[in-house]
Amino acid sequence: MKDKFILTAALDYFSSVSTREIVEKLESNEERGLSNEEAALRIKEFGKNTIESKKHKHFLVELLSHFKSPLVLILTVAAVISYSLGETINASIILFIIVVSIAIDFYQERDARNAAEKLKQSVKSKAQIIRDNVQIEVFHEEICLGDIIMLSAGKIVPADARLLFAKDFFVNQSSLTGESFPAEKKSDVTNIDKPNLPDLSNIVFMGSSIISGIAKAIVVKTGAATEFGKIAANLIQPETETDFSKGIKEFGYLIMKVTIVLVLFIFLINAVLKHDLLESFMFSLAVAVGLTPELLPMIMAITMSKGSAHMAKKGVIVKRLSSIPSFGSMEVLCTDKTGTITEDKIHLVKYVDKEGNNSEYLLLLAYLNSFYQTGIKNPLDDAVVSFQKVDINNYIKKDEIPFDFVRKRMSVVVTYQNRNILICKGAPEEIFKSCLINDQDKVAANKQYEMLSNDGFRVLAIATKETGADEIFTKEDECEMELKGFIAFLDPPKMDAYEMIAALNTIGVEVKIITGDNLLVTQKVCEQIGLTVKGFMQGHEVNDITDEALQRRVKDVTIFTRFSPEQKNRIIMSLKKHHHAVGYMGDGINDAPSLKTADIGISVNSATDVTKDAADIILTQKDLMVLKEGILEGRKTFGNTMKYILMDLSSNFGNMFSVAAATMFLPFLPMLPVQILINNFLYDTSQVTIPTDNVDESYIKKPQRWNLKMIYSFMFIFGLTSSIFDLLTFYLLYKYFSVDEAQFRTGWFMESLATQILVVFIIRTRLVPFKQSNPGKKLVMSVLFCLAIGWLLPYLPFAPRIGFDKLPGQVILFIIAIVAIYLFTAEFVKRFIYHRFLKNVAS
Ligand SMILES: Nc1ncnc2c1ncn2[C@@H]1O[C@H](COP(=O)(O)OP(=O)(O)OP(=O)(O)O)[C@@H](O)[C@H]1O
Ligand SMILES: [Mg+2]
Repeated sequence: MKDKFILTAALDYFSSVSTREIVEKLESNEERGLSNEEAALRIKEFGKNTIESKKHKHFLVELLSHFKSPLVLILTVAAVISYSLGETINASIILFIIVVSIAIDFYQERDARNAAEKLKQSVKSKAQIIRDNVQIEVFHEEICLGDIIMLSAGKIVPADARLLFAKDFFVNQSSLTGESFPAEKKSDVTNIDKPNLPDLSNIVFMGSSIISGIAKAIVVKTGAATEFGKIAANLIQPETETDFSKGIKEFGYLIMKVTIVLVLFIFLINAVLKHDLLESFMFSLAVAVGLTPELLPMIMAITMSKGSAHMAKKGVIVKRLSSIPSFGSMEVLCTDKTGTITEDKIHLVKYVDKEGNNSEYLLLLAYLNSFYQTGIKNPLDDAVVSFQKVDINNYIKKDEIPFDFVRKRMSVVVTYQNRNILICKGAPEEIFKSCLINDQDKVAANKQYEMLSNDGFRVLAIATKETGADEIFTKEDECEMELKGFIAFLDPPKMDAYEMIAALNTIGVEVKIITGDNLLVTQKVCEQIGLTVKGFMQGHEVNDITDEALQRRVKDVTIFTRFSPEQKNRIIMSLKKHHHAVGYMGDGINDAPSLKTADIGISVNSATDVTKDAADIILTQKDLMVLKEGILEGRKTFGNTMKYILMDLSSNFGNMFSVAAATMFLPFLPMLPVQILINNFLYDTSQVTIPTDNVDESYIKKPQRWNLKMIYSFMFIFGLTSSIFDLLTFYLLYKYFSVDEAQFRTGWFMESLATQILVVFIIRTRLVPFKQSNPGKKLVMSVLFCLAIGWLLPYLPFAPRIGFDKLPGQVILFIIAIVAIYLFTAEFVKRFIYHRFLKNVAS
């Protein structure tokens, strides 16, 4: 751009000069837009229109970042020490372990992430822009300075832009300015000294949502230079911590504490008793590596990405991977009514005057209101407009006052024979409030309304008022109106809603409805879909009730009616106090806050951008049954991650515990550091396939949740059992078979590897292994493969150089026997734990 000033100019400047000047300086064209070449050049020069500073990391940078993990650092230290001591073989083995671990980690995680990214793309918001004289749709990030954008209701503003033209254009810019009501925007030049953001009435800001109207604008700031970009760090809320992520964190701390204590203990004992500091140090390092659940991040990444791929096939797109386990733990699902539980097509069936007589005039009023309104596409107005064509030639639109969820009504002002008429339609309760109406008429009107609602109709009231010749109308003009009558809609439940409610019931998810509609209609719908109503609550009741009282109340309420977006949000927050994971499903702009607050926000692909943006999960198909599949998939993810954690705690942990005990009694190290590392490496590799494992049918029948009690009991009871067997092995090898050091280590290596790896078949299920529950093929293969390598290792030519020695046949038989007895014992210990401690836990 020739004029460099324009790149750094403040928004005040763009607000205060003519649109012609701006278009000129930005070298754009109001009609034709930028050329595609020019746009490409600008994106190259100024970067993409995104506020994420994270650029796509280079392959190498990403690879190197894996070296930062403490575990790899420990291993590297161990390799260097080994090398400097002249133990080249040991050093090469450790190096090999480092390289292979990083390679596995890197590829698996990269794969998982790429797959997830691709899916996300398919539900990302797009904007309408003009380039080379054609209107096209592009992702927000592809927008550049000088682009001409077309804005309409329901869209998100993609960048800071100056309006060139606007009609009845209202935006919600509360995240930037804090104003809770929609702000009207016009293209006129402003002339305010030192304006604040809300004063810039001809500028729209990135991230605002458009409530009504249409506009054309030119982009003046993109990416980090936008107002949104400047405060993005504060606006992007930290990811709400889910039950699962909290659990994982707790688990991490637990492991860390145990590791520190155990490793220090081992180091001190060794240093004091055996006086070889360096060897003790290496040994402690190896134990630390053995204890670390190094695969956990990878296992989680793979299980979740596999889960999201499965869900995508069924039409469920996961935007935020970490919401998958929450999906599996979801105990309550709150949903709005229209479009989710009911068909997204509503039909107009009645138009009656106050007395309940059919009235063509009422249809005309309704039609004028719906036809001329430019708010977010909504089923009610669609139904009126598509009902029947009405001749409105003599009525010219003058203005409109857009809908909001507090007023629950909207108005259009038309000019007819030189008179201005305001036509307002909305929730009857709200309309009555702003009408001039005597008590007798009010009773009659309420009766009409009730009758229609009782029949299961969705009802709107219509009122009018003759107004002066004002140019601008605001919501204050909606007063002293005259009630004209009602329109009624049929809003039938979706075909599969009944089935869905039943299905969710069988898998332990409770459904609640939170709607802006009234009680009678909602009760009718519940009847039709077979939802048992425990109790109900009305929106206004929420306003003067404390959080504590609300929390007590929500448990026993199934339907919440006449709820505003803020009130919906409060219910979600209260429910979160009771339940481990609360889901919310909705498709309207009014559902966005609740979608964010809930642990799992679910929306549909046809929803507005604002709504989809707030959701974690998007259903791409109309059919509701996919929801059940998604929940089950979430539970599988939960289950497989849990398996890894339980494995790590019980067997791995038990082994390291034995090491600690053994160092006190044995005159030599029970296993050499490098042997421990190999052992741990083989164990880990065998577990890489856990994400592909089958999950028991009975396990996914109930919501899963993080259970610290179970984790602790597994850790102690299993750890102890495996240690007892280890110590028994030590004793017999040392005293009974009187093998030498090398053979002792070989024997223990084989025993500990086999017990550690094979116990996965027992821990992976609560049922009887192989009889009632079969492991996945890949898991069986990886386990057997790693076991075979481990058991063959002592017989390879270089084995003596890493301290292994062949074992006599009878010792091998003894080890096989010990392993078999251990596995049987483990099976009984498992049953004991589930029986004793976890009676109420899902199987
Ligand atoms: N386009 C409209 N014109 C007039 N009034 C409307 C319009 N849309 C909604 N209303 C009124 O506002 C109320 C709340 O809006 P809406 O029903 O969309 O809320 P909701 O919580 O999304 O409900 P639902 O569960 O049915 O989706 C409606 O019951 C209706 O009375
Ligand atoms: Mg809705």
